[in-house]
Amino acid sequence: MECTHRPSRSPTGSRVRCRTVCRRAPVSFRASAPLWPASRSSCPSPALPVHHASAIVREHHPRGGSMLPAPLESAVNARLAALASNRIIDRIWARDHTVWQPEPAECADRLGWLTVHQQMFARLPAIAALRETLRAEGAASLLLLGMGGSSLAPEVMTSAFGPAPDALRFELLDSTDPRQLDALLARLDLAATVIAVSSKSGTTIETRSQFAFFRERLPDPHRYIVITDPGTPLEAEAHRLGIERLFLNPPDIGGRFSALSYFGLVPAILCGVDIPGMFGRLGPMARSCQDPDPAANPGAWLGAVMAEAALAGRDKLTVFLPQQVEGLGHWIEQLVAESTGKHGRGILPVEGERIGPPSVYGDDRLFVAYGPLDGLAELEASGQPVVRLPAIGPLDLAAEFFRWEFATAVAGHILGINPFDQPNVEEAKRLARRLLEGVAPEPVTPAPADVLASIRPGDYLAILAYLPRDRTTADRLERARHAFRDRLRVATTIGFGPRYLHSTGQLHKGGPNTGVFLVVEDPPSVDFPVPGEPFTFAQLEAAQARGDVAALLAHGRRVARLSLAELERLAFPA
Ligand SMILES: O=P(O)(O)OC[C@H]1O[C@](O)(CO)[C@@H](O)[C@@H]1O
Repeated sequence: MECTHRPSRSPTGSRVRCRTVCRRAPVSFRASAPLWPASRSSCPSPALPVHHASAIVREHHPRGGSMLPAPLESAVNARLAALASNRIIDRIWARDHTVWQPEPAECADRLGWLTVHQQMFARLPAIAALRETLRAEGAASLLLLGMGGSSLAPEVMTSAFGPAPDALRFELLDSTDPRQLDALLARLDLAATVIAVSSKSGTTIETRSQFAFFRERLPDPHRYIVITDPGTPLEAEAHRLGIERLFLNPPDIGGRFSALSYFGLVPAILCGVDIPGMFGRLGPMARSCQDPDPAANPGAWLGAVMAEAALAGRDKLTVFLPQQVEGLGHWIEQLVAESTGKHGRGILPVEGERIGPPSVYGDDRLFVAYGPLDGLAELEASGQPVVRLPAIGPLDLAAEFFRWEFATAVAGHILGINPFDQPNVEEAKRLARRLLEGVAPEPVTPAPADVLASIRPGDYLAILAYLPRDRTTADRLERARHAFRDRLRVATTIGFGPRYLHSTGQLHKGGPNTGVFLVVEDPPSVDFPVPGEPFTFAQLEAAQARGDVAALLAHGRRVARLSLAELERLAFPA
């Protein structure tokens, strides 16, 4: 039934024709009706903003500024002119896949992120109402099970906002490490926990294993929320198990571009994140990213700088963030690495490195810094390219998600790749499955010291840790990483396995062959069976580590395996 309510305006500036109906109709939290696409048929989404240059509201979000070496500056300017003359901004908004590739597959049907926040706006009250219902039912915590794009945005938002008094406390499991599972079980009060199972494909092995694990301990379907795409095996399973709290996401959005869809918003709202407040800042950013003038468009401009820097050999995009929102670095990391790292090209995002003196950096870096930070002026003075963006806080996160999504789309165009596929992610998964089945040989790797000795300027060192992601382990890895950076003068990254497989893993295998990989493993002393499978979590984690090692070797990458203690001995030689 078409709604006849008077049009209203959302903070994102779009027309919202039937907010009242949307609030009332499909969102009873006991309703088994999915919120998508059932609600779409009864409540059409606001019309997409058809972009006409003359109609642009010139309410610009600040674009940011930069100190770039002269050759890079002129390459960026030439690129901005080319983007304008080829009408790239208009064509992105018109969802023209030829911006990236001639064929539409995995591209034309991946552009829903441009406007999904407008569709979501009408559904925010229903999700907030669910929070009240859950609280009234006695829930105190939300445990999110999901990998990569199905969990990073909620993690960023909840860590930036912190726990809210009338909301659920956020817990995340994006690991198969049995030590991490054990620690989680020890601190969770399952009797007061609601579990959100989040997977676009509904087939991701980590999420499915975790779901099976918790179902044995918490069988009541009423304690689960499922977020997935329509028609996935996870949707079917939710129906079979009687899980009624089902959010079916618009399917035209890839995992890493899904922050402003149900995948990001449902867990965030349940945990008290101020989404309406964030949407108030998202609107100006999304509108500014419609500006057909790329030099004034904050997303297009950033994308042009990132891509031109990469083409000039400065492909280590090093992001410095204010402490309160530093989790955003992990989200940017997945977005940029998985989107650009393919066909031998790509941009390596470097998050979490502390600012060092100019002497520890090579000439392969582009720095992006939010707000004034100690040490930036020295970097600029030393001739390093620095993009300065305004200081941000938690309420800016939605706007920043959009800025980076648009920038990544533009960078993909410039680099000549499709930023919406991930052609190499499947390889490690396939090899892990074969190892679990016992039909693949153990990969043979060189000595860690030999691999380290191969590092040259322009390379990067990736520490890939199949260890529990806890503060103590993270601190030890951070210390080692900075020691390597300062001694070898190369960009460094840390990824916890298997989490990084859904983030930088694509770039490691599909990007330039400049990575040196240290895979860190310490056998866990605790383990749990994966229900319904012939393997345990420890066996799954070990197979994922070896599967990725085998995939890296198959791509001719330099990779070694070692323990955490060995890593520290290499980082701090006597
Ligand atoms: O949401 P899903 O389908 O479980 O996938 C999780 C993640 O795995 C990937 O598909 C591939 O690593 C990511 O792009 C995605 O965010």
